Amino acid sequence: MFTSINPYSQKRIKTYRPDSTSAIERKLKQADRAFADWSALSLSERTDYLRKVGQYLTANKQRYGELITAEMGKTLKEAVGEVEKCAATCTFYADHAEAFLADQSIQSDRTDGPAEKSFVTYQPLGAVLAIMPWNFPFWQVMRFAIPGLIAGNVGLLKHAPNVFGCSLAIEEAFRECGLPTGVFQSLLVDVPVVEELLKDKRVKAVTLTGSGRAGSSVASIAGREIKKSVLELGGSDALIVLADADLDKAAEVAVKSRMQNAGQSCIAAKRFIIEKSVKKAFTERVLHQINQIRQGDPLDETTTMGPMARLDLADSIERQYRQTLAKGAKRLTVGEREGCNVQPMLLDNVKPGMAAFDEETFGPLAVLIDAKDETDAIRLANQSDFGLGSAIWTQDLDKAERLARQIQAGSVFINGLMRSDARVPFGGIKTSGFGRELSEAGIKEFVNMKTIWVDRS
Ligand SMILES: O=CCCC(=O)O
Repeated sequence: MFTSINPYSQKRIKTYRPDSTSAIERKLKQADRAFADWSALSLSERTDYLRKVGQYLTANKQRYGELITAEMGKTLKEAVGEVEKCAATCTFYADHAEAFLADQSIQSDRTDGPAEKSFVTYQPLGAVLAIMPWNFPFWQVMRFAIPGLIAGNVGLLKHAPNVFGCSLAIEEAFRECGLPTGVFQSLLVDVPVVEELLKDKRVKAVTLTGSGRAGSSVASIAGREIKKSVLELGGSDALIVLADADLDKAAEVAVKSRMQNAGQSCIAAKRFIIEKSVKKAFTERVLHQINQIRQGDPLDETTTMGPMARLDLADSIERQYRQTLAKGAKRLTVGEREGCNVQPMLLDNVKPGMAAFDEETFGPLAVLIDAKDETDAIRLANQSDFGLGSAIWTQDLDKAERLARQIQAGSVFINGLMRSDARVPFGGIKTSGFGRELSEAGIKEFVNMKTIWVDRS
């Protein structure tokens, strides 16, 4: 049985019975059957459905927001914002899918071949298994599902057990909008079943957002089965502050980036790397921002940071904090903890070799790292196994663009908040994964890019 527990009250919300073998088989059959009909619809018929899903999410954002908050603890404001982002992404893809998936004709000068014409067409693959985490329980799912379904695929969701209510709610949203049975289904299963699903011929591809360990395991099975995979894994994003940065703005955004969602975001600014000459001034501003954070009941609108999602996650961040302190970092905040409620923490003098530098920290822990100059800052930013997002703060935009090219990451935000946005590709390099979500790149991950070459008969 799976039990979801409210992280703030520690009260049981609901217990879910795992899907039986026969229920899983029924869902796989349904997915297979649904694919035939769904993929045969025109693109505009599918986009109409997804536009409707966007409207449905907007109409139900309060109810779904409350469910997200109950299951994983983010503030209601953050939760409602998450549902709104999903709705906006439905509209984005409904507006742009036709252009993204239009046949692409290949110009030929006919000097090196006889092709009368040739073009590329984009066709869906079938059932895609989505293995998704609890930290953005609607957004992580929908940013795969919206483009994936519009492209003509069908979705099978294996969500994190602590947010199974969200998993069923997303399925409900698709159902209520009239999507045919089997186009999007939620599977209430645990990790061991994933291997069986990936081996099943009816599952054509997999997308996973989660830990490096889960990614490595899923990618190896997918590799063995010769199935396409997209992995969006962890990050230890650097936020570089150079001497000429707007320090007020940089500190405000740095703390927001690190502490939003109680620090549980793959693309949070996890390492603040600061040029020495402005370190003191920046640190004062960061502390000021941290002092503005109001913890408490995530349903209360004055609360700006909710609890962490589970006790074991709070244990992990506490371990990393203590290990980093033990290696010589300096504590700048009190950093107390009561159950899942973890106070924002700030550590100074953090260096390579310390847990908070080397590992991904998934909780409200910000760390300050000294850089001698911009070259040193880039070196430190790149001294990580991860390569998801990053940020640079400087008023010299030419310099920022030059340095951005030197950062080993899937994205660099200059003077702004690291974030995912439907209009731009999202994903990482190194152990942060491979493949891209969102934008045109995201909708093209799970399609057969088919070449059609026409010779004169
Ligand atoms: O946890 C990673 C995703 C965060 C986001 O998309 O903003």
